[in-house]
Amino acid sequence: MSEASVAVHADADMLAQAVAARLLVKLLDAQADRGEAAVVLTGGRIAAAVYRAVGQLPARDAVDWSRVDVWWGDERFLPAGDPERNETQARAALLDVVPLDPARVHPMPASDGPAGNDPEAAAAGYAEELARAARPGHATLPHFDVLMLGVGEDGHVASVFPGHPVHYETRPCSAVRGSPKPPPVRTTLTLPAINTAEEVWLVAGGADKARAVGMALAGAGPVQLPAAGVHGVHRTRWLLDRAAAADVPARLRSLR
Ligand SMILES: O=C(O)[C@H](O)[C@@H](O)[C@H](O)[C@H](O)COP(=O)(O)O
Repeated sequence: MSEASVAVHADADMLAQAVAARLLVKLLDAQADRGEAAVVLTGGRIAAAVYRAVGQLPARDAVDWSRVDVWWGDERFLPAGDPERNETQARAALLDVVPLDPARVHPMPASDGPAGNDPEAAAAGYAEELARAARPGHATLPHFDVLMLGVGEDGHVASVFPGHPVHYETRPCSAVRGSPKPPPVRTTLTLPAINTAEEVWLVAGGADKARAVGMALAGAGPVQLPAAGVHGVHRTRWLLDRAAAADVPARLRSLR
C-alpha cells in the first residue's frame, strides 16, 4: 500500500498557497527525474484558488512549462468556453499565463466538440487520447506524476459520486449522467485510472468538507464515499485546512 499523509493548514488561502508551492516542486522534481511532467487537474473552488496561486508564484518560471502535460480528472459536459467548464476555469487561472505547449494540453471534450453532444462518445474519445500518450508497457494510460482532486461534501471526487454506477466502470474514462452536483452530465476518469497516478492529492477546505474527509480517513467504503477509494501508487496526500480537518483522527494529523 502506498504512503498516505495528512497536512493541515490554517485556512483555505494558506492551503491554496501551500498546494501551489508543492505542485511547483512536484513538477520540477518530475522534470529532473523524467525530463517531463504530467499533472491531472480537477474543478471546484479550491482547485481554482490553487491554479491562481501557482500562476502568481515567482517560482513558476523555474518550471519548463513546454514539457508539462496537462490532463483533466473530470469535466462538466458543456460547450467549449462555457464559464462552468473546469477547462475554462483552469485556463483563466493558470494555463493562459504560463508558456505551455498547446499540444500537451488535453482538455476533456466539450458538448459542442467533434464527438457532438454525446458524453459517451466524448469519454471514449478521451480514453483514446489517453491511450495515444500511454507510457511504454502500459496499454491505456500515460504516466501521471500528480493528480489533484477536490472533495465534495458528499465525499465525491472528480465526477465519481456516491452510489453512482460509474463505480463499476473499468474503462479509464466514463460519461456520468444524473450528477447530483450541477451540471448533471459530465465526463470523468474512473477510480482505476485515477489510482494509476504516482501521487494523488485530495485538497479540501471548509467546514462543510469535515464529515466526508473524516469518514474517508476513518476507512469508509468507497462506493458510499468515493474519496475513500482513491490513492496514489507512491503517495496519497490529504491537503486540508483546519476546518476541513476537524473530524480527522488526531493520530493522522500533522499540523502546520
Ligand atoms: O467539476 C467539479 O465540480 C469537480 O471536479 C468536483 O469533483 C470538485 O472538485 C469538488 O466538488 C470540490 O469542489 P469545491 O472545491 O468547489 O468544493
